[in-house]
This record gives sequence, structure tokens and C-alpha cells, in this order.
Amino acid sequence: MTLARSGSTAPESLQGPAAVEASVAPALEVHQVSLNYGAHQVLHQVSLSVAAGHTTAIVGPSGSGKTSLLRVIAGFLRPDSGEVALHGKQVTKTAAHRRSIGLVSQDGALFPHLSVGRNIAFGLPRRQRTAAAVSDLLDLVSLPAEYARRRPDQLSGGQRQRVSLARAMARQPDIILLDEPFSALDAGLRERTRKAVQKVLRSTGTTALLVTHDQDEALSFAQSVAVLQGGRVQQMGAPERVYQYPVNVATAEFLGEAVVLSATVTAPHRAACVLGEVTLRQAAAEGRAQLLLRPEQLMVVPAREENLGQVLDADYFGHDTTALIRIHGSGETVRVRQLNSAPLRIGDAVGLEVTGTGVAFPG
Ligand SMILES: Nc1ncnc2c1ncn2[C@@H]1O[C@H](COP(=O)(O)OP(=O)(O)OP(=O)(O)O)[C@@H](O)[C@H]1O
Repeated sequence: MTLARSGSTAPESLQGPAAVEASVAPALEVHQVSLNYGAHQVLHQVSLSVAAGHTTAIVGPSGSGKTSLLRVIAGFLRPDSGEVALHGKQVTKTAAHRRSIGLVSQDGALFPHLSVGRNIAFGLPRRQRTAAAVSDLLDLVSLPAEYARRRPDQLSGGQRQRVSLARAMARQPDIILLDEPFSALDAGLRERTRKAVQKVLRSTGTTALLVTHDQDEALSFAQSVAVLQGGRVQQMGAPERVYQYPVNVATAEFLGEAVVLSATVTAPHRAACVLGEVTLRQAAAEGRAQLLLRPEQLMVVPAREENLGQVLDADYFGHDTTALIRIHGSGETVRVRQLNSAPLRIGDAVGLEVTGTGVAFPG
């Protein structure tokens, strides 16, 4: 049994997002979708598309509308306006069970009284419910065939999620919706399961949409990231793009730790701030600005007269220390991430140097 579709994009998907996007029609298109719960509007003209064979993550804070959007795509909720299409075919009014969609939820939603094998077989068309097909699906998610006889409560959380993925993939749906599938797992298992799921999706060329509130997960798992805030898509693009070129400070702050300093843009690619002159990676209008840097761009150097600051707080994480530093004179505070060759302590006097480039926003 092979789960790669005929005309699947699996080989191309390994060649990079641009190659696929240029040649393949979107598997999912959401166009101008708005949704209200009574008088409360939770989605505002949301548009996004997912290229066939690609994985896109919708990331946003709690209450931003991620689950609501997923439910509209799955067909559990009808939008007040806008459209949803799968492989170019309108499904906005199609019942959930008639859409070619696989769903993996936070808890896996396995039937506790059925064996793993029967859980997986449930996802297969009736005539294909054979031990061999179940065994192939277990193999796909790197679980031994003997696990078919176990009950879900005899598996670890990560194994349960892999079974849930196998069940969702059994019918080779147009798209797999992953609704916070790793959030119930502890840190190490979460990462391993994430990698395992990513490998299955990419090797089979399966289109997937992941919903998560975890920025790191979104950036590392998906080939494209959509940032949802207040029911609006603020930005969508490749992970490196949205991290490096956020459209506003709120998006930057959501997609990882941000250092925001008052600055003056003195030339299209130059800004002056309390830490000195910084090169801008995209042109900005001259005048007052907010300068965005990331904590990993601030290098702690031995204390000197200029750029002198003091450590206000320090969190030791083993591999590195994150410290809050108040800069003398301006009173501004910055967060730095320092490898633990020389751990920082509260009260230390330090100097700071900026590496790399920043982004300036008017204001
Ligand atoms: N059935 C409902 N009736 C009324 N309001 C709802 C309903 N479901 C969700 N909401 C509201 O809609 C908004 C978006 O909720 P949604 O669950 O889509 O957000 P989310 O981004 O998935 O949040 P979380 O990450 O906490 O799950 C919230 O303000 C929520 O309170």
C-alpha cells in the first residue's frame, strides 16, 4: 500500500517550497471567511491557501480564532460569509463527512474500547479493512505491527498521536487538519512526535494544516506560517520570512522574544538607538521609530563606559541564560540570550553590542 497520491508532490516538496508553489494548485483555499458567534465576530475576512503537499501552521494567541477557523475548514461550522475550496472545488456548503479531510486532535480522540488495529481500520473504507492495510499504516507511523492488538491506554501519549495520524491518513484525504496535536505531550516526547509526524507528512506528500499556539512549533514544523490575531491574518509566509520581516511589533512579539527600542531612522537602512548605530534589513522612513531586534542579536561584552548596563534578572536554562538588562541613562531594558560559557548574574555590570540587522517600524 502506498500513501503517496498519484501526481503527488512528495519529491518536489523536498526540493523547497518555492518550487512546489510555482507548479501546484492550492489544496486548500480559504477566501474572505468571516464568522460570528451571535454578536461576537471571531473571524474577519480570513484568507489563506495551502499548496498541495505542503504543511502550513496557523499560529496565534488563545482566543484568536484558530479552532474556529479549523472548524469552518472541517465543515463543523458554516461561515457567515466567504468560501472554502479543496483542490479548486467549493466545499463551503458541503457537510463535514463529505469533505475529504482527516483530523488529528489534541488528545487523539481514539476509541478507548477498541484495539489500535480497529481504531485504524475505522479510518479505512469498509472493503479495505484488512490486517495488511492496518499493518502498513502502523509501519507508516513507525509503530510495530504487533501494536494493532493493544488498547490505546497501553500506548504512550506520542504513540497514541501517531495512531491517530495513521487513522486520519487511511483514506488519503485532501488535507489533514492537526489541531494542537502535540500540546498534551511533555517537552522531549513532543519534539520526537513532531519530527515523526513531519516525516510522514513530507514523505507521503500529504497536505496538512497545523493549529498551534506554540511559535517554535509553528516555525519548525511548517513550510508556511499564518499568524492569526484577533480573528485576522496578520501575516503569512515562509517561517524565516515572518520571523525576519514581521509586519508589525505585535506579530514580532508573538513570533518569539523581541527587543524593542526607541530609535531614530537616520537613513533608509540605518537607525540610531541607545546601543549605537544599527543597519536595517529593509528600508524605513526617516524619523522616530521602534527598532526590533532579537535577544540572540545582543552580545554581552565586558563592561565599558559606553553601552553600559546592569543585569536586573537572569534565568538559567543550562544551555543558556536569558537576562534582563537595564541600560544606564535611557532606563530602557533589553532581554539577551547568552550561551553559558560565562553565566550572567543579577547585579553584573555588562556592555552590549548588536550583531546583525534590525527592523524599524514608524512610531
Ligand atoms: N461556541 C462558541 N460560542 C461563542 N463564542 C465562542 C465559541 N467558541 C469560541 N468562542 C469564542 O471565539 C473566540 C475564538 O475562539 P477559538 O476557540 O476559535 O480561539 P483559539 O485561538 O482556538 O483559542 P485557544 O488557543 O485558546 O484554543 C474566543 O473569544 C472564544 O471565547
